[in-house]
Amino acid sequence: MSGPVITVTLNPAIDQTVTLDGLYPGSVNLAKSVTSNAGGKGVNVASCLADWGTPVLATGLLGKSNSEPFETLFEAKGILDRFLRVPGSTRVNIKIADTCRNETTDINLPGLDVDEEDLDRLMERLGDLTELGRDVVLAGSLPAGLPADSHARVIARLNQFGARVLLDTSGAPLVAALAAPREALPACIKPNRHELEQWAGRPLPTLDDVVSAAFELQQRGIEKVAVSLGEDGALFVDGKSALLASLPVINAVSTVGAGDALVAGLISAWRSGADAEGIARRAVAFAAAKLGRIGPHLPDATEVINLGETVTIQKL
Ligand SMILES: Nc1ncnc2c1ncn2[C@@H]1O[C@H](COP(=O)(O)OP(=O)(O)O)[C@@H](O)[C@H]1O
Ligand SMILES: O=P(O)(O)OC[C@H]1O[C@](O)(COP(=O)(O)O)[C@@H](O)[C@@H]1O
Repeated sequence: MSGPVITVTLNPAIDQTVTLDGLYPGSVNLAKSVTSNAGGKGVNVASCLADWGTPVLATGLLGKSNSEPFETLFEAKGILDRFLRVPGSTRVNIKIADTCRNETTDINLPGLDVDEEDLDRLMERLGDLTELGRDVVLAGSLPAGLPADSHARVIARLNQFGARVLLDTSGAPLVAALAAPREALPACIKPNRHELEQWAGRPLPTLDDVVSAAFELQQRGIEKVAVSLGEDGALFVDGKSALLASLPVINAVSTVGAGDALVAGLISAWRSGADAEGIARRAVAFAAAKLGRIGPHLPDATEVINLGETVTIQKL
């Protein structure tokens, strides 16, 4: 597809990553460093796409009072900024990267108290934006004040405009979006295992369970279902195949944004006409490449391509 990829983030965040050697809840913890970066799911996707060289436009709802880190990121990476400014400050989310246990703890805040009129204004803007590009990534949670069916409404409108929508969200908004009639469903979704369980309403402990749930969604009319499975890689299901793509376990500097990098890789490969295996390789390579850094950034393309060649693909 031509034109920029459009990313829509209704609930962006400034991610504050605190790095420490061992997190002990209830005790005094000494941090080694703190890093702050503009983030939130669609912003992270845009940032990774820009690093890869894909033209990208970022929109959504951004607090007027602390928009500067976002503007700096967009300018540095050549991301077209079409965010609607709303009163207040964008949330700050805390990410605790424990280098001892090699795990990240996320503390996510609810976000701006926006009202439905802000969403209506954004929806009007989406009509013009989809004239520029048809691939739309709608990613992340909803800010306080918006009802759970907000993503569903946005997708229905985007589909009317002829967009191809990739949705990455969780909880009640995910359930609402997936309960929509066929013509209002996204073309692609990227839940992680927990999010897929939230939709299914049951635990999905085995890979077979995850594959069945992903097929169920595909059969309902979602062209591509990708399920990220942490260090086990990711599952990619479409009408023709189910593939498990993985790399050996990586000691991540920070896992924050790995799912978003995976989404960026998926959409970039899909729009360039890659087959299911090509999409799976690129997506997992983007995610793995991101794990080596704090913030939504990729190394140069050669490193990502080389990683992609080492991805193991298992046909299920
Ligand atoms: N420790 C790890 N080792 C190797 N790959 C990983 C690791 N953690 C995450 N990944 C890769 O990153 C992708 C996204 O991570 P995941 O944690 O599943 O996403 P999300 O952040 O959306 O929950 C995974 O599908 C996998 O390809
Ligand atoms: O939109 P949500 O679900 O509240 O999540 C927001 C958080 O997710 C992130 O986008 C990271 O997401 P992933 O780790 O799933 O890729 C952070 O930048 C942000 O703090």
